[in-house]
Amino acid sequence: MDIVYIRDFKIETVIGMFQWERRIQQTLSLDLEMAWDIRPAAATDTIAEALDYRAVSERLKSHVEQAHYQLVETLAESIWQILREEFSVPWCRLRVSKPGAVRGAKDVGVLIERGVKPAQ
Ligand SMILES: Nc1nc2c(c(=O)[nH]1)N=C([C@H](O)[C@@H](O)CO)CN2
Repeated sequence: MDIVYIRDFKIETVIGMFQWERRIQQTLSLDLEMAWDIRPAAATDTIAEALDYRAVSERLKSHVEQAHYQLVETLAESIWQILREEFSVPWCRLRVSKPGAVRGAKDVGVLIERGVKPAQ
């Protein structure tokens, strides 16, 4: 199984369950691994056969910036829905990190795996 990935993708948004969090922008970091067979793209050297990480990044940035959820869980599930429905990603591993949210911890958040891993 091949992977197309996006690492430490920082996006600013309103997120959090506390009132003070509803009034500020916070920076989230996304680490994303998406299953994708890269051989057709490699064989033809065409972006049409590839999972375009730039297109995925732009779509996710726009979504995260306008989605003002309380929980990182809700955001993570909404991202998986976009990957599945709009980019036909069969499987992903996604970490949503919220740096500085807990004193003493570098970051906190959720790590999810969704979908079915292709055999090859
Ligand atoms: N499992 C979660 N726990 C917490 C979340 C969350 O989104 N998922 N959020 C908060 C607060 O918003 C926190 O980030 C502010 O310090 C607390 N716990």
